Amino acid sequence: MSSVFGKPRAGSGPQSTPLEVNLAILGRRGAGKSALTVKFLTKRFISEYDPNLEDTYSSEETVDHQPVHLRVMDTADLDTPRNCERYLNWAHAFLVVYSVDSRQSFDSSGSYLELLALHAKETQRSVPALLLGNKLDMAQYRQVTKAEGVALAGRFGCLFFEVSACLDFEHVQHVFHEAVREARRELEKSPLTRPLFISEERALPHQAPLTARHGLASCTFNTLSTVSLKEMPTVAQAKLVTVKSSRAQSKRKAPTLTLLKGFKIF
Ligand SMILES: Nc1nc2c(ncn2[C@@H]2O[C@H](COP(=O)(O)OP(=O)(O)OP(=O)(O)O)[C@@H](O)[C@H]2O)c(=O)[nH]1
Repeated sequence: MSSVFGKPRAGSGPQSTPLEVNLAILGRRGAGKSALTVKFLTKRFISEYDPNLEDTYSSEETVDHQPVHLRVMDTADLDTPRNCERYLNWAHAFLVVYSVDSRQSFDSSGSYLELLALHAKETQRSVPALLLGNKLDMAQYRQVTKAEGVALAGRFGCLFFEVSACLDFEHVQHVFHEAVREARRELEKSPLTRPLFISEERALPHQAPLTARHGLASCTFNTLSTVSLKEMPTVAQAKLVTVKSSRAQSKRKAPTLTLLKGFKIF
């Protein structure tokens, strides 16, 4: 089994194998998931993206002096969560993003948090989530107060941040690194750390009313005990390309982006 999709290790120290962390970014269309992802990976704010493109990026990070091989899935659901298994059983942590100038996106973030809570209950596998109120630079057009964000995060026991993809990089990086810390805490606790890919689709008997209530009708997931589990595909099966970001973009060490499953040129 390729080490890229191998069992994450919780070892520490500069010589240890990098900890492997999968992070999925969820949220309504337009909340700023791609902008935050690209800001974190390249330190740049880019205003236009293909909204239908879903990519997984890979980045070597150092968090608290520990090397981390971080994979970020920038999801592209439409208005509500769809085909969620691709990230529910893959991620070690979630960033749930809404835009402070959009009440609709805030409501959707509540649906995503409900979905994650439901999945955690059904699989008895707790995966940390962080709630992000994005577009803080648009605070004059706020439709969602900070107190509402704090309250929603409190309801689900997750960390909360207000950020902006077009303001300082350090704040965005801090949020992503907090997600890594949360994932690491959970990985150190849990003996079952390997991300699993579930091959069989079978809705739970009591699931329909719950998901329907939260507008998640198209989202099904399974308990670990009743389905066949497969390891995630190896990197050899995924389309892989490495892109070096432009030297002109920054005088600092330019990050190397590894793009899986799709190409995006910055
Ligand atoms: N002012 C401001 N605009 C932002 C910010 N983040 C994203 N945007 C803009 O909001 C729009 C949507 O951003 P995206 O990153 O494409 O949003 P998304 O959540 O990935 O949306 P989908 O790709 O459709 O799922 C784009 O025009 C971005 O430039 C931000 O922090 N501030």
